[in-house]
Amino acid sequence: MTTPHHPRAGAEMTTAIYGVGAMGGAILEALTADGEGEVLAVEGAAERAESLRRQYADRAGVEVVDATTAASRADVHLVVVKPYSVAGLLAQLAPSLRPGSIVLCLALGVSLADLAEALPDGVAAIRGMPNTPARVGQGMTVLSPADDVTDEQLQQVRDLLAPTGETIVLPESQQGVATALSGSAPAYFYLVVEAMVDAGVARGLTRSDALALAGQAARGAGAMLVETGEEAALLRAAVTSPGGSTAAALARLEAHAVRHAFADAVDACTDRAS
Ligand SMILES: NC(=O)C1=CN([C@@H]2O[C@H](COP(=O)(O)OP(=O)(O)OC[C@H]3O[C@@H](n4cnc5c(N)ncnc54)[C@H](O)[C@@H]3O)[C@@H](O)[C@H]2O)C=CC1
Ligand SMILES: O=C(O)[C@@H]1CCC=N1
Repeated sequence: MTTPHHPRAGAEMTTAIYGVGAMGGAILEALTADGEGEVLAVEGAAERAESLRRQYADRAGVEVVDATTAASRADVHLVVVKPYSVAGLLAQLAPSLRPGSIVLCLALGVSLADLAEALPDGVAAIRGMPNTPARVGQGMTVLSPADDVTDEQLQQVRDLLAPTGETIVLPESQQGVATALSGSAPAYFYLVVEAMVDAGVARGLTRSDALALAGQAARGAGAMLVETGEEAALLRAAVTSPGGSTAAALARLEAHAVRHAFADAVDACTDRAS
């Protein structure tokens, strides 16, 4: 089940974010949007760390620190480095992590078994898959806790992530397919909008007008899906007048095997992400 946004129950907790790139930066922005909460940002690239220091200079709760400092001070550790950097980072953190602290690893393909091997006893491990709309509070994070994670610890993490959007708990075996429908999925919609904008420009629209139209259609369609809870097929039918323009467009998309393309893409993503 997904959760609605909770108030910031985790405000008194200290959170560390390791890796403040596209995904970690999106989470950092969301967690600090209300000016509350203490976040320790750990960024391996010196230039990026310096720019974060400047960006967050006025935010009392945000500090850019080194990995060992964050490991000893934080209650919840969000690991958002590239998958190949996770093992090295966890080896660095492990000696300083406090018992009872929580490590949420958001890197593609890093399993709970990998985390159990890398983390000391008494540290709770959760595997997760976020997506970049977290940056504007519209993300989704798929959580798979290790067996020994308590309900309270899981709830702490869900409350912590509330400013980034929704959370959902799924078995680890579904992390791959969940990545295909969530973690990677914003890119599919951006690709569709990109193609629509190009086609609109070819038909004489300015690029900014084309983006305004296609972007708002994407936002409106997304909001309708989430707010009505109706099947996509029903909402699509309601747009499709008999003999009308939408039917003409959809027939072309079907002729280009768009459904097959998405099914194939979801398969490829699931295989890569499992
Ligand atoms: N970008 C996305 O849409 C999503 C990414 N993810 C996961 O998030 C992780 C990061 O991906 P991106 O943000 O796209 O990559 P990125 O390359 O934009 O960011 C990674 C950041 O980690 C920093 N870094 C590398 N080693 C470090 C270390 N030892 N300590 C601290 N910082 C270090 C890098 O300098 C960089 O700023 C990946 O594991 C990816 O699978 C998950 C879901 C969505
Ligand atoms: O493409 C990737 O590997 C990452 C994980 C999901 C989204 N971006």
